[in-house]
Formats: sequence, C-alpha cells, structure tokens
Amino acid sequence: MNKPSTPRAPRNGPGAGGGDPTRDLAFDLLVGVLERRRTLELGPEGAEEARDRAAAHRLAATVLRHLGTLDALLDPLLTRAPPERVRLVLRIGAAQLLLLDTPAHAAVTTSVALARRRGLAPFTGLVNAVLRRLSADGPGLLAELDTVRLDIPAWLWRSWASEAPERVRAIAQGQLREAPLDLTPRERDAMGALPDGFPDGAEVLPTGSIRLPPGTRPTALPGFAEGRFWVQDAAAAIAARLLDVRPGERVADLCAAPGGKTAQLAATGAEVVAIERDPRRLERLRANLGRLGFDGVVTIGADAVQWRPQAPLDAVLLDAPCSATGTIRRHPDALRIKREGDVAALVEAQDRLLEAAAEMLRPGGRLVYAVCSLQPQEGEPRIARALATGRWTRTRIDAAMLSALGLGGLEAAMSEHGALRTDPGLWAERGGMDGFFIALLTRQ
Ligand SMILES: C[S@@+](CC[C@H](N)C(=O)[O-])C[C@H]1O[C@@H](n2cnc3c(N)ncnc32)[C@H](O)[C@@H]1O
Repeated sequence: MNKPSTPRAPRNGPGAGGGDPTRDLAFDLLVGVLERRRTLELGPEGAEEARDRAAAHRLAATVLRHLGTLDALLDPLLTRAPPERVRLVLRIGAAQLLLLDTPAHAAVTTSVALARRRGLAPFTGLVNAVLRRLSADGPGLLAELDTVRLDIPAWLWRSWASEAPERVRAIAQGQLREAPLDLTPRERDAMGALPDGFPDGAEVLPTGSIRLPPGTRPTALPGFAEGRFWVQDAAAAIAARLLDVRPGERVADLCAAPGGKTAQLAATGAEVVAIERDPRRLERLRANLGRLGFDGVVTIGADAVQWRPQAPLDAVLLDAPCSATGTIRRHPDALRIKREGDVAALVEAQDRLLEAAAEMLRPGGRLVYAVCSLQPQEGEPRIARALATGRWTRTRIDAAMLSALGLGGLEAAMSEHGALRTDPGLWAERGGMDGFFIALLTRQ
C-alpha cells in the first residue's frame, strides 16, 4: 500500500478552539460521498489554506480507497455498531494511524477533537479507546489482511473476471494507488523533451505524455499560465492520437468537456467542432480552450445524439459517457458511489451516440470510440453492435500503427479484436495509467 503524505497537526492544537481545517474538511467531503453519493470535489475556496484543502482531499481519498481495510481493522474492536458518523471519525483516525504515518498521538487526539466538534461528544471515549488499541495492534493486523480484495467492492472485482486472476489483482492494485500527474504538451515537436524548469522526478513517457509525482500541482509548473500543456492521463491522450487528424480536416469531438481531447485535435491544425451537452461543463470546456489559446474551436452546447454537421465530416471522436471505472485511482469516490446497475443506461447512450456518429461522417471518414471504463459491456460489445449495422468497418489497431503514431510501448494493450484496452496495471513500474477501451472504425 503506498503512503501519501501526513496531514499536519492543526496550528492551534486539536480542540484548542482554532479548529482543524484539514480534518473538518475531510469529514465533510466524506459525508458528501458516503451519505449523499456526491463526488469527491473540493467546493469553492473557503477560509482554509490551499495546503489544508489539498491535505483534506488526500485524507478523504485515502479513506475512500481503503474503506474495506479500515472497516476490517475497526470492526473487531467495536462491540456494537456505532452511529455512521462515529465510524467515519474512526476511519479518518485509523487512516492517519496506519496508512498516512501520522504520529499516533496526533491521530488519536485530533480524532477525539473532531468527534467533539461534530456533536459526537458521548463517543469521544470510544474513539480514544479504539484508536489507541489500533495504534498498538493495527500494524500487525494490517499485514495479515488481503487489503486489495477488501478495498475493491465485490461487484467490481467480479465484473473483471474475464481477465486472468493475476491480471485482475494487478488492475485492482493499480486502481488503489494514487495516480501521478500526467500532462500533454501542446507542441507535438516538444514531445520527448522535458520543458525547462520542470522539477526533479518529471519524466517523458514513451507515448510523449509528461509524468510527475502524485500530488504535483499543475498550476505551479512553468508554462501553465502560457498554456504550454494541459492535464491529461497518459491513457486518455491515446484516443485523439489514434484518430490521426491532419491540418484542415473537419472533425467533431462529440462529448468534449473538459476538453483534453478537443485540445489535442485543435493542436493538429484541424477545423474542430466540440459538442457538449452539460452547460456547466461547456463553460469549463470554453475556459480551458481559452487558457490554451485554441480560439478557432467552435464549441456548441447540444446533445450529440441530435446534433448534425452542415456537411459530412472527415473524423469524429466519441469519448462517450461511461461508468468511468478506469479512472478510480484519480476518483476513488467511484468505488463507493458507483453501482453495478449504472452500466445498463450508459450502454444505451453509447449505442445511440455511435448511431449518431455514423450520420455525421463522409464515406471513408474515421471514428474513434473511447470509454474510460474497465467494464466489458462498454467496450467490445458496443463495437460489435455498431459493426452489425453494416455502416462501419473496423480498422485494427496494430503494432505498426502504434509505432507510426509514436505510441510504441502500448503493444501489450492491443486486444485480439484490434482494439486497445489500457488499465492501471499497465506500465505499473512507471505508475500505471487509467483504464480505457479505444476502437477505430471507418464509415462505409
Ligand atoms: C468522458 S467525458 C468527456 C471527456 C473529454 N472528452 C475530455 O477528454 O476532456 C463525457 C462528456 O460527455 C458529455 N455528454 C454526455 N452525453 C452527451 C451527449 N449526448 N451529447 C453531448 N455531450 C454529452 C458529458 O457531459 C461529459 O462532459
């Protein structure tokens, strides 16, 4: 299990009246995810300092990643089930004690103070006693647990069962690791070289993405304000590259926000239309393209199932809405929010979007279908269904194509059907990558 950095002790001391912004915010974030199925997102800036917000996010993310393990350690110490919010305080304390290397004294006293601030004063004795026991016995107990199995919900583990068992374990391990920060450089010529002034620990991946250690703040890197790169997982950057767009081609990005792939398409010199249905996300897309200076992109707020271009297009990128189970390492809330039944409605939307894309392309026009999902139903069966309509042929993604596009090193991700399937266990020694299914079709 990897260990993110330790939350600081509160400046005024726990319970000294000054509060503890890191743990308070972590508690609120976790209540949002676990009680209200909200995503783990920091809201607008409040009174907290940026580093307290970052530490709160990391603490909450650690609890979400390792909820199964934390409960397996706590349950034997509880004679009866405590109220959920008391359990939450215990989980926050246990995560600091056993996963974040917070000194035991600080983890226990800050948890007791957190319980008191949250109106749980009758339980402060319990919190104190349980966490003290855990600080003594926890490390030994932790070593005996199959933490990976405990932390991935059973339905998710089962859903990957078409893979070999050791592969499923590698994927699950990758899902539970904190993801690095990946950047896509704006200038394709710049690929292969690190920008000036980048910190130690930055590396260029074989596919050209730049990778920095987990927790690196992109806004603090030289070139951010000038739009020289954008944040995008190494696997997410593959889809637009496979579309192999040329200057002057007419291209649509059908599900565009926040715009990482739109930016890649725009950087080729193509004429790009970006479609986004969600008004708030459309604003974000526009802001991101504005920062990057891609003013030529036409952005349209519309449902891509209904929208049609004025003239047939050369290429379409369909980065379809999906269960996003390939991005759990970046969004560990998904482990606790997603349900097995969510996938059926998404599959229907994916089929409808594929049908719409067929009506946008000229004969010979190319389509990349991509989903950041590890769920088998959202991948190959969608392509099989599209091919059965007789409107498409498949272009197999093979080693020669990967090498010609500067995507060498991804051969292990090629599927028997000619698609690409990345997952967090791939390039594990380099920090893994998000899970994507990507296929390339040609309009007949
Ligand atoms: C997976 S995200 C896209 C990520 C984006 N391509 C990127 O690289 O930054 C899917 C996006 O599609 C949008 N979306 C979902 N269904 C849509 C539809 N029918 N028409 C247009 N946009 C849609 C969602 O609001 C969401 O912003």
